[in-house]
Amino acid sequence: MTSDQAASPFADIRRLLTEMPGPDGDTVAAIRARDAQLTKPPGSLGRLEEFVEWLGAWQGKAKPTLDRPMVCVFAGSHGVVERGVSAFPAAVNRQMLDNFAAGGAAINQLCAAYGLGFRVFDLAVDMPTGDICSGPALDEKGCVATMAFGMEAVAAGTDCLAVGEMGIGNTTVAAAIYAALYGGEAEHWVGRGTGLDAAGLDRKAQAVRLALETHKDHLSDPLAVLARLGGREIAAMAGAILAARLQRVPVVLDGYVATAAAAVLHAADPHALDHCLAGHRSAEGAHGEVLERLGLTPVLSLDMRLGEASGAALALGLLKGALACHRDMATFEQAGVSGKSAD
Ligand SMILES: Cc1cc2ncn([C@H]3O[C@H](COP(=O)(O)O)[C@@H](O)[C@H]3O)c2cc1C
Ligand SMILES: O=C(O)c1cccnc1
Repeated sequence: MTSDQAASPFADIRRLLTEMPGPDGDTVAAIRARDAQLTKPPGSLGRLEEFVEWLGAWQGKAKPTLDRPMVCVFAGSHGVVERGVSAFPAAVNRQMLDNFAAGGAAINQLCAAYGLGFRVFDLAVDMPTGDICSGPALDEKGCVATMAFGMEAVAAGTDCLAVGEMGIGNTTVAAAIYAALYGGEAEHWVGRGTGLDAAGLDRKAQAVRLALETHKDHLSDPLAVLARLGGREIAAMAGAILAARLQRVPVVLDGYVATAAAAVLHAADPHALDHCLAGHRSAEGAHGEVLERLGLTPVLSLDMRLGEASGAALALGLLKGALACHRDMATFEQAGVSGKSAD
């Protein structure tokens, strides 16, 4: 490490990226051994079997749990909204925080339906970050402090974390992050978000183009991309995903916006998302391509484009089903069911 890097506000984040634990292979072997005894044809639960192995490998538990799953929604506010890049006004951020608190949002119903814990992180939604077209969203110190705040999401006892967001305008900043990390034209990365019309989509592409031009000399470091083009909820999600890894807590990612936080970590270290599952593929156009670049196969693909961790919460419901089968099914011996005939 050069002395420059050591002095950077990102030095601690870079160090944590070198300290990430790997999956526990012994627990995977134990889970497979039990799976082979359950009253079903081998492999017949398809990816559900893989999900249980994934939970166990990261939790380090041969009997994985989903007793304390936690859905975290990170809320931020974006200066770039002034450029007409969203179909909704920034005032919706505070109003939706009130709605989350009152139990009226989609994510409240999904958490109630599946028995998931729910926490909202208000990252100063009444104080928008800078317009990424004219300057950085956050300075590097602010970015690191916000990542550290996001690390608080991983409370003791949490056995799986779902990350999602609320932040009018944040599909624009996510598109800017992808364009910075992967190249390509702004048009390729922008979608209709909350429901932009054609003129709005043009303004959105123009904003992404301008942002990349403004920051073009500083985009080789993924963490600088996060600070300059992201925002508080994106930085906090990156911190939460990293903290979960360090504590061996598996993570379920939400859609297009949450995946932008993950993509920054992946660009910093290609193994940084080994503990992550993509909850769903969002209807926001380029999400499928991003997931492919990250090597993630989404659990669900339901044409959803809400955010709020809604896709991740649905996937967690499905993980609960997968785990219940693995944990509670009878074995062939217990049930007196005949095993597979000899070939
Ligand atoms: C009422 C309402 C609830 C939402 N919940 C999530 N989002 C989603 O839409 C926003 C991103 O889209 P864009 O970049 O087009 O603004 C984020 O807040 C995201 O979480 C919502 C948006 C609205 C309007
Ligand atoms: O997929 C997402 O994360 C998304 C899509 C549209 C609007 N807000 C979020």
